[in-house]
Amino acid sequence: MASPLPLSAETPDPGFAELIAARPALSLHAQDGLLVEEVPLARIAEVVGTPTWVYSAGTLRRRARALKRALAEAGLRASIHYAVKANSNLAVLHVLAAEGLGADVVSEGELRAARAAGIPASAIVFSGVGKTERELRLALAEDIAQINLESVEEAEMLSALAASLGRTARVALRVNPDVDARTHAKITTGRSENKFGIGIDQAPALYARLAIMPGLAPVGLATHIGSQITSGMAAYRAAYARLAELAQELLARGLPVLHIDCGGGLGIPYRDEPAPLPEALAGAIKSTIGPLGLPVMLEPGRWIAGPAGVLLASVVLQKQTPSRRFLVLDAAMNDLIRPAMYEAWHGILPVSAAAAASPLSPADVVGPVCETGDTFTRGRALPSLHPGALVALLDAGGYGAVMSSTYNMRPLAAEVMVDGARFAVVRDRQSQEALLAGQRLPPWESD
Ligand SMILES: Cc1ncc(COP(=O)(O)O)c(C=O)c1O
Ligand SMILES: N[C@@H](CCCC[NH3+])C(=O)O
Repeated sequence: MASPLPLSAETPDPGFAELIAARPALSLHAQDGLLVEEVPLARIAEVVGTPTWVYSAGTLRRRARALKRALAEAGLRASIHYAVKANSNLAVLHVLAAEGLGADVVSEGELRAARAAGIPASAIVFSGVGKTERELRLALAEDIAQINLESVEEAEMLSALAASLGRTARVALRVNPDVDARTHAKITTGRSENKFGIGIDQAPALYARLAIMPGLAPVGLATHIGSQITSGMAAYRAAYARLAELAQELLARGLPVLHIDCGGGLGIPYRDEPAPLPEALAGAIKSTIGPLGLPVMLEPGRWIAGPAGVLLASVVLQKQTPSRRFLVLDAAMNDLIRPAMYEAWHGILPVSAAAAASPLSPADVVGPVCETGDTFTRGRALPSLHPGALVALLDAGGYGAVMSSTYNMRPLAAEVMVDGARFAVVRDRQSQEALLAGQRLPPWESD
């Protein structure tokens, strides 16, 4: 059984000071309250309104650099392909492109976004279990670095397409190593019963076929065993050791294996989970794939983007029932769906320094959407907060805005990038609101 993302309900909440200390972009100023880098969140709320996603460029850069450093210090020849699905905002992609990161994309939209942000096609990998012909055509036209194949059916489809276009697609074979990453069942991907990849037993024969199929040039192996992995390096080591063994077998048969794509999955401490360090991941790669002497690729998403964002919201009202205190926010499950979808835990901090220092009592923090599941947390120790008070939901930079919807006809929240003492709106809400307000009934039949 995969363990759920949050720790058990008995684990005490980390205090405000601990939550802030673990997140270098956040600080609490006696006058301005909670700051992201040097910008008070209250100022952003004043200018842009709420709910609003707020990203820290500094945190994105720091994390990209920390990952690069860990891989280099382990002596690995490695390239990082940021998993765009975690946060595809163009401003985020621009920051990471400037850090020299490539991209891992899973759709036409993500491929176009990565290119628009200046990521060269030669640094783009296309993953996913169901790429459409249209998407494969685009990938071929752009001549991206690599297409990760997940099935024989997909290999046949791409081979026919590439050959008909007179192109050769560089392909890696995504292998399902059948290891348990011990993460939430909804986001584990490396078990044999999951839809992803090709079984390791079928891989040698298929890889040999790839080498003779028209329009295809196999360049390596890939894997991705799951997301939000915080259970240590054992699952990674097991998966990579299987891949290394397979690579050796293929090389011994004279087949070309130029590199290994190690996927993503490195988890972050949303609450007080043990924080896996990039150094540990680099060590796991070095001890398993290292002896092959091949370059490696990484596809991290959450580890880079997650801690670089908060969701800023206002309290609509505080509602007391005979048994519970509810803080109703203007943010909801349509904005941040992770708690409803995975019972995920996000830190929640009052923005005002005075409120943060007030006495705490249990509160359920909910959104206004008409579903009981629209609950960010239950029984969280929080101060009394009045209508209009601001709160920040932490670690919302990854799988936050990208998973939001307009359910209940709520416009998508704005997005803001902070860089030092400056901030800019990088997606506005007004255009969304105008879109919703501008909808008209089509003419009736009798008009
Ligand atoms: C193929 C692939 N690569 C990379 C990622 C990024 O994962 P994470 O954000 O956990 O690093 C995912 C998502 O789980 C994925 O499916
Ligand atoms: N969306 C998930 C992770 C899935 C990762 C993509 N394969 C989350 O918020 O945790």
